[in-house]
Amino acid sequence: MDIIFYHPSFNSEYWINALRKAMPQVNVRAWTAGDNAPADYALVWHPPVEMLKGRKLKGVFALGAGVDAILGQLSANPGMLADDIPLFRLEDTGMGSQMQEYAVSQVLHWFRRFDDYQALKQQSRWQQLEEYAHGDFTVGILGAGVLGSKVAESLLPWGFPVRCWSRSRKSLPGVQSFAGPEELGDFLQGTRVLINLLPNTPETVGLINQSLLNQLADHSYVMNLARGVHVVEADLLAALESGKVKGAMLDVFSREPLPADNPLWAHPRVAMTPHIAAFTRPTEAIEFIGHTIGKLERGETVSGRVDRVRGY
Ligand SMILES: NC(=O)c1ccc[n+]([C@@H]2O[C@H](COP(=O)([O-])OP(=O)(O)OC[C@H]3O[C@@H](n4cnc5c(N)ncnc54)[C@H](O)[C@@H]3O)[C@@H](O)[C@H]2O)c1
Ligand SMILES: O=C(O)[C@H](O)CO
Repeated sequence: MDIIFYHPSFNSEYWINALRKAMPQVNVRAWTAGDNAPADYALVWHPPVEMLKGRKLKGVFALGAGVDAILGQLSANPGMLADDIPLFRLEDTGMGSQMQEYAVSQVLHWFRRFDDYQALKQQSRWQQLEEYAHGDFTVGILGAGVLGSKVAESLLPWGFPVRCWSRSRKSLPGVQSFAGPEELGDFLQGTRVLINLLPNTPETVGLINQSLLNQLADHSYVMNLARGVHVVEADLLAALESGKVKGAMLDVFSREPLPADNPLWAHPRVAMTPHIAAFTRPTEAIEFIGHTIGKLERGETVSGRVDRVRGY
């Protein structure tokens, strides 16, 4: 069996060695331009079109959870990957716990008013503020999939009401589930902290706009851990200015790196991280890929296959 590997920024040597150690019976090589030798599987992130075009592969693995970039390449380059070649994505593989760390720490930061105390510090003011009540701090998670459900689970022990919104009804203990466009309004009403963990699809682009933000509880918070295209940045800035949104924590942006002249940089109630909420963990990723390839080779059903029409 032959596997080809391509990632624009990962340490290929490290990954190739780890893959060879995990799957000693497999020939693994880093793909380079002009390599047209046969391969059974491709492990890729932002692959050059020529890497995949015309290849007869048993499967392609995206080296991340979000597959919007590769699906965008496919739509821009018809024939880059034959329709009958299954595309897989990474499900959790160490990203769930990272998302939990990020979300819990930020919700607690806001709930304990550390943002307000930091502002008082800037004014050298010693002042104790009224505490928030857990019951007034409902957390609403857009997207209750692999990562969204992990985040929901991690927030419950802290006493916050937690709800989620997804395409179909979810059964997550302790989490109120809302499903489909018809229930989005009910999901938003009373939500104080909005956490976005949706995939980037034609249906979800620009979802977090003025209309949606206006339906949140007053003095709400927005945490975007998914893709920048979900947020209409001008609408978020307007909601921050009006006070409807009290604070934002953004890990992803419409353009990355975020251009220096973007007003989000300077906004006092916007905190930012440079797309670091959850990294692909090599050990867990390679275990998931090896396990999935083994099941594919045995003709067994597998998890993580991307629905190219649905977009995730
Ligand atoms: N910032 C980061 O570092 C980072 C890291 C990993 C993943 N991500 C992002 O997180 C996203 C989610 O990852 P995941 O593994 O949980 O995905 P997933 O496919 O397991 O879950 C997606 C969820 O979104 C819901 N959904 C999709 N389309 C919808 C629609 N139109 N209406 C309502 N709900 C809809 C689905 O029902 C599902 O609950 C990824 O697509 C990626 O963009 C970001
Ligand atoms: O989707 C993912 O896995 C992360 O956002 C890395 O791009």
